Amino acid sequence: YVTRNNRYFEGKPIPCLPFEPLFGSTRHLLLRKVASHDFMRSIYDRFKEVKVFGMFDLINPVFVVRDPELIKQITVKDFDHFVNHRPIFGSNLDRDSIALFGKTLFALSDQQWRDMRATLSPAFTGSKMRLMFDQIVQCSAGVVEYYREKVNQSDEEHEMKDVFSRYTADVIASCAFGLQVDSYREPTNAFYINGKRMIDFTRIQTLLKAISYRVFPWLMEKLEIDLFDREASLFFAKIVLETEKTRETSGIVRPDMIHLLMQAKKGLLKRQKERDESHVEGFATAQESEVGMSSAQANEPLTQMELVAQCLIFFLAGFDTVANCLTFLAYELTINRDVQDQLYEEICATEDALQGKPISYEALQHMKYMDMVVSESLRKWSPAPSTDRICTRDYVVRLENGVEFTIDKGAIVFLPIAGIHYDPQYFPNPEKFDPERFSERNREKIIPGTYVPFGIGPRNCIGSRFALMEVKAIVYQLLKEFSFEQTSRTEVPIRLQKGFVALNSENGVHVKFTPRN
Ligand code: HEM
Repeated sequence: YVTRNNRYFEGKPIPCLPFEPLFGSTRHLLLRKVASHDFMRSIYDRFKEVKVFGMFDLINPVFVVRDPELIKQITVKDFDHFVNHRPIFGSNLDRDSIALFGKTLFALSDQQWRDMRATLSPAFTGSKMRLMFDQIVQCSAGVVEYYREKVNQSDEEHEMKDVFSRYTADVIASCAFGLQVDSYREPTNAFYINGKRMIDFTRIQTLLKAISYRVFPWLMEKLEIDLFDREASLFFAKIVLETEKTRETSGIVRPDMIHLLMQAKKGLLKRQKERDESHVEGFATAQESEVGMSSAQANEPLTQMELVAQCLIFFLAGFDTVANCLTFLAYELTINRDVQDQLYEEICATEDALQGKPISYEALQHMKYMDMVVSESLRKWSPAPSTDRICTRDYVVRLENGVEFTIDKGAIVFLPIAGIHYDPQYFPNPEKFDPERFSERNREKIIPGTYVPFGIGPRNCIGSRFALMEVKAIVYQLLKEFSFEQTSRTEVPIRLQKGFVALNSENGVHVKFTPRN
């Protein structure tokens, strides 16, 4: 069973990374000798001349696609062959069961995914983000207030992942679950602790479950084993179900995800025509495809557990990703003082133009340099170092040089995001943090398919607008009040956490907040 795929690449006209039984080509990752970001970069650089090469993820054959044209072909044009991610999260065979991971949009497959994407897509448009923006401002203003008090107590150095994880948890509580939580003043509140627990993939049980899903997916499915921690799932399920009940009985309407999902459950959530201003979008924003734009609703209404699972997606896909994006952005702003100063200038100009009014969604969207800085940070420190697809129908690849081969049904495709983002033919001098790559003049030169922090095609990140709004709002508020300064504990260059975990720093990012006046 373990070696049955070993000869898979032998007849194919593409190179293959060395591999060994069970470990495949990922031994160093599995044994925590390398960070996933560095791993993706190193394998991408291994075969500089080819468009595709093979490797093994444990026992499974993987095609790593290096070529942007082929990436677009697979993820957009011939999407019907590659609709799903790898089946490593469980499925939604029993729509009412408490095994929630398999019910999230990320894990759903085929028609269930198409229906859910079309159902959820109207909840993530610019107009819906605008409705949630006040809650984001409230959370980010709360953070600044908290650190202002801390400065008065002469406590000025902070570990940024901790700072931003708490912010992200408070935003999720407010925007997804309709709760007010203060994870700064109550650092051990149950929402924050259970949220952390939910996404802690370094716990040995979770790691073993993740590996077992890669090696014996059929068995894990049969046993209904959920990657989410059961106790934490129940904690959040209870919140969602109780909130839903209270809102139904008291007629409460609040502009948050629970409300939108309750509407979706009744088939009432419709895509609205966007107002003109919303056309100013972050460069990194992932655009919705026809699948998401389709007005077709699912044949069956959402079940209670499916609704709960979509709220949990904020933890699965939008907690660590956003906190890490912010942590690495803060790191770059701290060590690139010129960039920080230029961004601060734009913040002051925006503040002046607002004439005392609080920051608005539109004003934030119009901050060009902010968008350049965030875009560059997502290039250099992509929170998702790679993404994948599984081939659901045999697919013949024909390259211009006459090379031809088949990606067989069941094989995995990797899109090595971190590798592409550091390829000097697309981003010269890739180690340099240079927001100018994304200036209005320069961004036109970026080749489609080479900048994909939120993925690509119909299966791209549904939450990119939410993520960008959340990131920009806190950067605006914090930098307005404090400058970020390096201390003896700021590690330069930053070291990354090793193992299967997504982008994360090994020793934290320590930064001093110095009040501006
Ligand atoms: C900086 C933060 C984030 C980054 C870098 C990021 C990145 C990604 C990437 C690379 C994918 C896979 C796309 C593909 O395979 O083509 C993805 C999928 C997804 N993301 Fe995000 N994400 C972020 C924040 C969020 C947030 C805040 C949410 C909120 C709900 C979210 C929800 C999702 C969902 C639901 C999917 C699966 C979509 C589907 O399968 O249809 N993400 N994200």
